[in-house]
Amino acid sequence: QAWDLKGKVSDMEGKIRNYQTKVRSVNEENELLKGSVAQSRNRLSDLEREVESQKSKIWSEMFSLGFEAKSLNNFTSIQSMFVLSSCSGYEVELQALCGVREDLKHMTSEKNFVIIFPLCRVVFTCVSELMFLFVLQGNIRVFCRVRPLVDGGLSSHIQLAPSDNKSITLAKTEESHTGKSADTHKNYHFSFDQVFGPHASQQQIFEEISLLVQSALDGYNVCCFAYGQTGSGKTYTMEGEEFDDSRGVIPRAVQQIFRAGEKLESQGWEFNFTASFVEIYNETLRDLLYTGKPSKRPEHEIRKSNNEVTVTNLTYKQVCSEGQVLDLIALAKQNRSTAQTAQNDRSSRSHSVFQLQIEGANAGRDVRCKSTLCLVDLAGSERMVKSQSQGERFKEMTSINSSLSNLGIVITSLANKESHVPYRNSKLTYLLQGCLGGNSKTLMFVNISPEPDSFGETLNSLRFASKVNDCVIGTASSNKK
Ligand SMILES: Nc1ncnc2c1ncn2[C@@H]1O[C@H](COP(=O)(O)OP(=O)(O)OP(=O)(O)O)[C@@H](O)[C@H]1O
Repeated sequence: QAWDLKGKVSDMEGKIRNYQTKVRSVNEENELLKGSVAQSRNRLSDLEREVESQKSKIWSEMFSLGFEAKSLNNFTSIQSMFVLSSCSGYEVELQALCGVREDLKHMTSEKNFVIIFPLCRVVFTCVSELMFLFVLQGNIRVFCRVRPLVDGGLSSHIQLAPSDNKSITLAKTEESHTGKSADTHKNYHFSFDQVFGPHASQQQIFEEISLLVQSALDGYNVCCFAYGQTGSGKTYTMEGEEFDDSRGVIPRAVQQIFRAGEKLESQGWEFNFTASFVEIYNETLRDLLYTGKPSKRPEHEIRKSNNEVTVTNLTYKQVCSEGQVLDLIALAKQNRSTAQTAQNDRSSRSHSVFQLQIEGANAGRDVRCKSTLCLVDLAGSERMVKSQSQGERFKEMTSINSSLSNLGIVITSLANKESHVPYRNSKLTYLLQGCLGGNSKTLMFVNISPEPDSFGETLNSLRFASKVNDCVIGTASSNKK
């Protein structure tokens, strides 16, 4: 019996030793695991830090885009906002952080607001702060465009900063008359939403405004006008030339509207477009789409009823394709040049106003929108030269000067939220009333000539544009119901 007991004890001891060995190895494993858990924790916090730093990079990118796009605020609407940006380096993080939506159809739905940066790569939903940033801004933008010298390039008195595309400096050197003192140098600095140098192409210009044009289909009244002295490139900017590359804002805008309209039709939208083209010369309206006998040309008056501005006896042409509108533009050009032969160089001294009224309806969603896209080539802004201003010329210059200065007054009154805005003081502002108010989007091109002898006019144009640029009119709102 004692022998049996001894055997059992030694078995037990063996088992205990086995267990002890197992416990030791489990403990060792445990230690190893603890080590790797600690390592994983460290790795995790490294990753968290990395994520945080990526996040703040993205936020700062977003905010810099926000500030960068400050001038795009014109195109804001609230609800949700999507941004297409060129910040390609952050694609993955943005996807993770914000959820990239590849279905760009969302972007055109009425609930969404889209900002498209030139090299579209990424879409991300935006945060309220940024929307707030946008909403705070006004809705008037100013682009400056410098025409090239006849033999290309730029003269030295116009300086464009290579590092930014928003500022322009006019440099003036005044020679000492006596020769005793040193020449004096004076620089005039201006900044705008964009400054385009002499090499900017028509395509580059249009890329910057295509969103503005697009928003006309979204129910916003949109007005884009070119201001500047005669020969500074207003007509080139607005109408351009016939060849594809040199086509200006008007034909490109028409093309965009019809192409985008067609796409929206596949989403249940139906659009009606009505075009008109008017010239304002010496405070008198002339229908540029008139095809009747010259002797029977009717007179026109601007009327306003139910918040809508219309012109009596004006041709309002229903159009349903880009080609039809281009034909009308050609007709308007012909009508303008016919008047020009009778009165030399008249087009420089008249404003031309192209308007495309857009009415859209989406029966499925029970939404309607109504807006006007208004594209204006203003008369030359040069000041009156007293010795040359007699008779008809004096009358022309007076009416141009007063209508252009009234345009400035209207914009300033809107910015100052004055109770009375003197739209009716000139035909131009009266006609543009619907497109210049606080709930529309306005873009002004200030075109400047690079020749040294245009220095005075260039300075005047930039000063005018600068005043306009300082105006914060309000936040645009869509006429969508
Ligand atoms: N960015 C440009 N690049 C090349 N040529 C240009 C540019 N801008 C203007 N031009 C040319 O300069 C000339 C004057 O331009 P444009 O007729 O557009 O001036 P404008 O301001 O409309 O003058 P006006 O008041 O007489 O109508 C034209 O021959 C036009 O082709």
